[in-house]
Parts: sequence; C-alpha cells; structure tokens
Amino acid sequence: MSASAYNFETVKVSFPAEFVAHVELNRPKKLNAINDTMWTDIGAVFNQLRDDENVRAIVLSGSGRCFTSGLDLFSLNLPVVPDDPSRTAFKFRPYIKKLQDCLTAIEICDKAVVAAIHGPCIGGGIDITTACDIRYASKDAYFSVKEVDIGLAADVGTLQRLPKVVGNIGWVRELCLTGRNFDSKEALEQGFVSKVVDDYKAVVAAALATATLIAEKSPVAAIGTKHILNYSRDHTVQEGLDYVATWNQVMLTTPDLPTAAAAQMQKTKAVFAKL
Ligand SMILES: CC/C=C\C=C\CC(=O)SCCNC(=O)CCNC(=O)[C@H](O)C(C)(C)COP(=O)(O)OP(=O)(O)OC[C@H]1O[C@@H](n2cnc3c(N)ncnc32)[C@H](O)[C@@H]1OP(=O)(O)O
Repeated sequence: MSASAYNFETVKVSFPAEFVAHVELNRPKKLNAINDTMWTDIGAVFNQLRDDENVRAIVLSGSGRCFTSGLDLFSLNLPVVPDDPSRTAFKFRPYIKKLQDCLTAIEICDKAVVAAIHGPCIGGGIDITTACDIRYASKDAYFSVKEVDIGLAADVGTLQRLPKVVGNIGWVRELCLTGRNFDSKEALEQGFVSKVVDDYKAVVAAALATATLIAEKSPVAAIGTKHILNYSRDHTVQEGLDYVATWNQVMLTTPDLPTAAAAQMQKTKAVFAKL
C-alpha cells in the first residue's frame, strides 16, 4: 500500500523508510486536539497499518507545535438522552468503549509503535502514548494526566496502562490525582519516556532510527515479540512462558529463523518475505 491508500482528515501518513510508516496527528491549528473524527481516524489508521504488509514499524508524532492538547473541549458530542439517566447510561457505555477501542488499536497493531513527543502532551495524549511501545520526548515536551481537572476519571487507557509502563505507583497516583504538569526530564527519570533529545526534529529522527532498526528484523520475530510482551504484562510469568511455548511451537518453523541466523554468521543483512 502507498501513502495515497491512507486518506484521513485528521491524521497524516507517510513512509520515510522501507517498511516504516510515520503517522502524524494533524490538526495543528487546534494543537491536535482530539475531536470525533480524530478518534475514529486513529483507530482506523492503526488497523490499516496492522494489515499492511509493507509496514513493520511505526512512528507516531504530532504536527505543528505539540503532540496533542488532548480531548477537543469544544466539540464534545456526548450521547445524552434528556431526562433519562438510565438510557443515557446505556448510550454512554458503547460511546466510551468505542473511544477505548480507537486507542487500543495502537496497542494491538502488531507493528511496534514509537511515540515521538514534543510540546504539550495532555490528557488523551497520555492515553495515546501509554498504548505505544516506546516513548521518546524532546526537551520542550511536557505532560499532564489532565482528566481530573476537567471533572472526570480518565477512561481510555491511562489509568490501566500508565501503572504498567512506570513502576513507581506513588508517582503515577500523584500525577493522576493532581493533574500536575511534568516535564521530559521527570518523565525520563521515572521511565515514562526512554530518551530525551533536543527538539522536534531530533525526536522524530530518533524515533525513526529505532523504527528502522525494528523494521529490519524478521516481521515474524518482531510481531511475536510485541505480542508476547503485551500478553506477559497482563499475566503471570508461568502463563507467559506457557503462552510463548505455544506461540513458538508454530512460529519457530518460519524460514526467517535460518535466514536470520545465516545473516548473523555471515555478518550480512537478512531479507525477509512480506507477511
Ligand atoms: C470520553 C473522554 C475521553 C477522553 C478524554 C480525554 C481527556 C483529556 O484529554 S483532558 C485534557 C483536555 N485538554 C486540556 O485541558 C488542554 C486545553 N488546552 C490548553 O490548556 C492550552 O491550549 C495549552 C495546551 C496549554 C496551550 O496553550 P497556548 O499555547 O496558549 O495555545 P491556545 O491558544 O490555548 O491554543 C491554540 C488553539 O488550539 C485550541 N485548543 C487547544 N487545546 C484545545 C482543546 N483541548 N480542545 C479544543 N481546542 C483546543 C485553542 O482553542 C486555540 O484555538 P483558536 O481557534 O486559535 O482559538
């Protein structure tokens, strides 16, 4: 598939290197605030990338001066049924589940996703980046689990994923309960991001370099590794070991294994078939 196959109003897709896609949240005039269209576009683009045999790793960033300012506060279309809390509740649940699915599409996308974060990364931005595999930031990046400040408990991933990304649960609870800003230095110290570089250009370059390294691997190995890491995060060590044994009893039969092993020994670059 080529860039022209990716037609979205609020996300831009390019292919800066072989087997690497770059997704940009693209409402720069509104600081990439996430409106209804963007929720849907994020889900759709990651589902499409999952099924694209020409993509093996993905960079995710924001266009303009930030990653995202979070939920679009001016275009909330909440499914309220007047004078009926019960019917409203029945409509709210699928509404929230749909938004969750849009971001879970990043986590279950098969291909590794590297977030390149600059400027504000607020509210929904934390939900998005915790669904990514790797997070890099520029020095000017700052973050806030802002939901508490707009009167809601975060409901599209942060409260579930952030404690699994960062081991320091006291820090996580402080952020989620206060909504205070934290900068890229603090994010690095706490392990929320794994690299901080000078500016937007550098953070996209760093993410692209990592995505390119991943894209050079056997897709069978890279997809399996992401899948097993996600599974193991949510299960006991023994369950994870049993699961990877089952997975690999099939996957180890791939010709990618002898191809990769031979390339290692010959100190050459292996070429792997498309999925
Ligand atoms: C079911 C619920 C699911 C998910 C829930 C997620 C919850 C959240 O995401 S909570 C977080 C919500 N976001 C915020 O509270 C941040 C709001 N924005 C700001 O505080 C500021 O914009 C800023 C990020 C601090 C940046 O300030 P500044 O540099 O002064 O720029 P502005 O002039 O404020 O913004 C430029 C332009 O963008 C528009 N905009 C910015 N953020 C949003 C937003 N979140 N929603 C809608 N629009 C936004 C702003 O209005 C400006 O537009 P103009 O047309 O130029 O006026």
